[in-house]
Amino acid sequence: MHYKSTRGQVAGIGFIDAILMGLADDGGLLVPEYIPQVSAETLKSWQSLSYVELATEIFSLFVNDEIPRSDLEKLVQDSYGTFRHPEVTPVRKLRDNRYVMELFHGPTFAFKDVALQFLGNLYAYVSRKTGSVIHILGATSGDTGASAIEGVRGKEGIRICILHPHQKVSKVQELQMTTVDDANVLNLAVEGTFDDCQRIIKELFADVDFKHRYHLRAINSINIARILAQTVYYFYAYLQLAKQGLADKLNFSVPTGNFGDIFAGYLAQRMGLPIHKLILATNENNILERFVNEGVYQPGEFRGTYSPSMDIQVASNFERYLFYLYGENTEDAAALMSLVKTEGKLVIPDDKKATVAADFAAHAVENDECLAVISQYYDDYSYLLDPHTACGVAAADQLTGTDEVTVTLSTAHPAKFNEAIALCEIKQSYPEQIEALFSKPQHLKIVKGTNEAVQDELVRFF
Ligand SMILES: N[C@@H](CCOP(=O)(O)O)C(=O)O
Repeated sequence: MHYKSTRGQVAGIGFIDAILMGLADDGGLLVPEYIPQVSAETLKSWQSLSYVELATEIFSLFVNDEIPRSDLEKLVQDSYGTFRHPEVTPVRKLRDNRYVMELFHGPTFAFKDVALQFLGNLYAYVSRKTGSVIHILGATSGDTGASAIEGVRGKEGIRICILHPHQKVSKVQELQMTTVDDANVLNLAVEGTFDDCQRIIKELFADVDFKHRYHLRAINSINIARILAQTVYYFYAYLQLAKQGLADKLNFSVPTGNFGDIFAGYLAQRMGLPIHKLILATNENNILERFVNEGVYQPGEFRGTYSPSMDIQVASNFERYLFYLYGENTEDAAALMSLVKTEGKLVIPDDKKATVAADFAAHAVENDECLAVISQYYDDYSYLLDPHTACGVAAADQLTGTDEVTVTLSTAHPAKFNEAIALCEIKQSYPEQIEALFSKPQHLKIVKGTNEAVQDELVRFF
């Protein structure tokens, strides 16, 4: 398998180089040169596989022989051996036809661990094998940062710098990142929003001289490894429900801000996974919902919500979807993305709107609705949803037909977002790993939201 850019100037690169490149050197995003197909027979033969075995099968479609099978098996085993649940991403029933897939049993209690435990180990492996310098630069609205840090803290040959928007992540998210005292970790609290953090890192990655001089590597979902690892749990959930005869009309409802997690579902579907509906759930930062329902992609005003990890206006994976929407036409994808920069928006024609409507259904959840859903599911079904998952469940409740089964991706543990849970007058107890964070000293530096300010810190650190 080789990888190519959505903007057409980078092609024919292998898996390891794609991982190391992160953002394509032409400013686009890397995608596989073709989408591997999984037949109905293969899918059936995967039914009895464990999560680790399934992940190994799926990764091997994208890695080829660049990583020997035995090394790949060990990487996968090590990555999911850190999860607290033997099934890694168990599927639980909430009520009739409604399920959640719990993606929060990894070290930092968020779905990001599923891909970032793997990517952290992969970086360490590549660094050992090829002697590559791994200097990670990432941006977070709260979950990716902690998870990426956890994936590489203390690892030899790797340094990591994470930008988060100062005081715009939850208290637990902030503590998870900033109480880490390993010398290879730097936390920058940026005065601005997550979009500022993401813009800065994307511009620094797009400065190819700077990127190469400082060996910058990506852990955000611009890195194709993130997307590939996240496709696995769609297959896993499908197979668990298929065994029970519940997968004939199976929907996934996905809370999303950066379009990475739902893009992984889209890719799984294009690989042949029979997904009935992909439901896209946003909070009040609803650019993606407006795109699906109105065909207009236009960043709006930033809104602070109870689900801060989705407080995003500019969704970094959107370009990957545009690329497929326009039949893998690199010129169209590049031209449309540049319209967002020059005109502040892009509008798609009616035929494309129809395709988007066939690919996704979407619902934007307001702050009050999010809290109401948390309270309702706690009172009626004794299940405590985190506010991001609550957005997914709200969208599922709006958009699921009576003859359909819907799995909502439960992206984080509620203990990470007690600000919202407390407003619902629910008292939760913290897992001991989270409780322990409150007594540890924090390490972070507050910086201005400019490329120069961040660049200065990076030059000192790397
Ligand atoms: N919601 C994310 C934002 C970054 O997204 P990513 O999927 O590109 O890493 C977060 O919690 O940091």
